[in-house]
Amino acid sequence: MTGETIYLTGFMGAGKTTIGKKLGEELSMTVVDTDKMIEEICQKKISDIFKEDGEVRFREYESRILKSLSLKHAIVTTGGGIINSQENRRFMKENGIVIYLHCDPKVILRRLRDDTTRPLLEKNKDKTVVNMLDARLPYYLEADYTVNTTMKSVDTIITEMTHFLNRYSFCWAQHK
Ligand SMILES: Nc1ncnc2c1ncn2[C@@H]1O[C@H](COP(=O)(O)OP(=O)(O)OP(=O)(O)O)[C@@H](O)[C@H]1O
Ligand SMILES: O=C(O)C1=C[C@@H](O)[C@@H](O)[C@H](O)C1
Ligand SMILES: [Mg+2]
Repeated sequence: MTGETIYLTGFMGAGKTTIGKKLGEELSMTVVDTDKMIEEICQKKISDIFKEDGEVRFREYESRILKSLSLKHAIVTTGGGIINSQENRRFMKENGIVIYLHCDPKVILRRLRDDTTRPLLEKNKDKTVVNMLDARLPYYLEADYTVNTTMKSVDTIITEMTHFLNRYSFCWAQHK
């Protein structure tokens, strides 16, 4: 690998945290999860941050944490809404490689059916997932690479990603 930071983006339930952890093991890279960092720093769960501080404040914490990470050879698994900020999108592109994990809304809903930890999915889960993904899709697609995770096992996704990263680092080395 190039020593660059890999940013994983995607909708809630696309598997950023799950895939990031496995990819980190596979490539011996440090993995940092922005949601987990926010929870650690604030000493409270994301759902409580949304309730007590509000979403606007949460987005401020998220952007601040993203920009405070000065990592080399690391994977950053991001919160699903990090791409709503143009500044965050530009920061990730300038500081590493952005990989978007796409997932069909039906599969997202299946994965998160019983989940109660995502405050934005507390009401009208079905409609919210479809509408929110639709609105965010152009931002997600600004990524350097897209992996469709729909109906794929974690191992298959990791294989696809490592193939891409190997090709990418070969091209990168040639242009150095
Ligand atoms: N490829 C997959 N196949 C089946 N289940 C998966 C897959 N990837 C993730 N999951 C499951 O989906 C759920 C959500 O995954 P995960 O927490 O990694 O999503 P996320 O993208 O990090 O979401 P968020 O943006 O809310 O942090 C978990 O229960 C996880 O085990
Ligand atoms: O998609 C989103 O806006 C979110 C995704 C999660 O990762 C958390 O960052 C939070 O629940 C908000
Ligand atoms: Mg996550």
